[in-house]
Amino acid sequence: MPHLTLPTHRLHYRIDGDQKGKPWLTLCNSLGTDLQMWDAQIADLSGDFRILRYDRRGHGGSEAPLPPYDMADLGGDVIALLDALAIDRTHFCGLSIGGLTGQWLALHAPTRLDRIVLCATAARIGTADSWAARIGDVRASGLRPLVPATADRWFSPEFRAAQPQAAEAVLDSFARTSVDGYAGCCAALAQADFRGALDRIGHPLLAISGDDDPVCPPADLRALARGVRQGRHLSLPGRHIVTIEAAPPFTAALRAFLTASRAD
Ligand SMILES: O=C(O)CCC(=O)CC(=O)O
Repeated sequence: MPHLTLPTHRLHYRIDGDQKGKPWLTLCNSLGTDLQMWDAQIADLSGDFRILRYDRRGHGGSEAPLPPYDMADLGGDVIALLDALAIDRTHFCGLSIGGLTGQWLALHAPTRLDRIVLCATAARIGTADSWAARIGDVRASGLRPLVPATADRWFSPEFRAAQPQAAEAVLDSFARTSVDGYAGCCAALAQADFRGALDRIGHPLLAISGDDDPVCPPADLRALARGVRQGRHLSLPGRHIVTIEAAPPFTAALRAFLTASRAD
């Protein structure tokens, strides 16, 4: 289990498809998940890309420094990983808070990113009050009581009936997330708002929604695609964790968008 040791915490990361000469692709998970949420994509993409995945601070195998965090902290962790691994430039794909991390990087470290795929995210997710309430809930009772409502936001009943193990694996990682890590990231979400800055993002960008995502509905992803300079939008069947619920079409769309860059 490779880790990067930073002054305040250690970050767990993993590289797949480590073939020299292939372009890098960095995958950035959502709130309350770990890097295994991308397992369905790895087998299909590791022949074409060197794939960097990592656990956000306080998630999975990464330590939780003292909360609260902000988007500069979360984006800074990605830059620290890229620097440590001598990755000058990478494609980037992030879901939800991972998509906000991608927007922060596009604005603050634009030369480090190539093509960007933002899934189930928005330029602004929730409100300061809704994140304060979420922090209050997890501080009071931990994450486990939030599992049923989270399951309902993340996956359709049809998917959970058809692939219960896939849904349970992700929800288990949610229940295991540290309270400090989760609450710290909720604080970052409470502040993150890129609505006034999207027109400064010039990278080719694909925004992918889940048709029935109650957290970041298709209109949010359409607005992202319209707000940046070179955006397009695609919607796939599923709720918030569309990368898992619609894994085959999602992976196909990701590959098509990223490999198109080679012909540009
Ligand atoms: O999923 C994220 O990264 C942030 C939005 C969120 O918390 C989704 C949910 O409501 O569980």
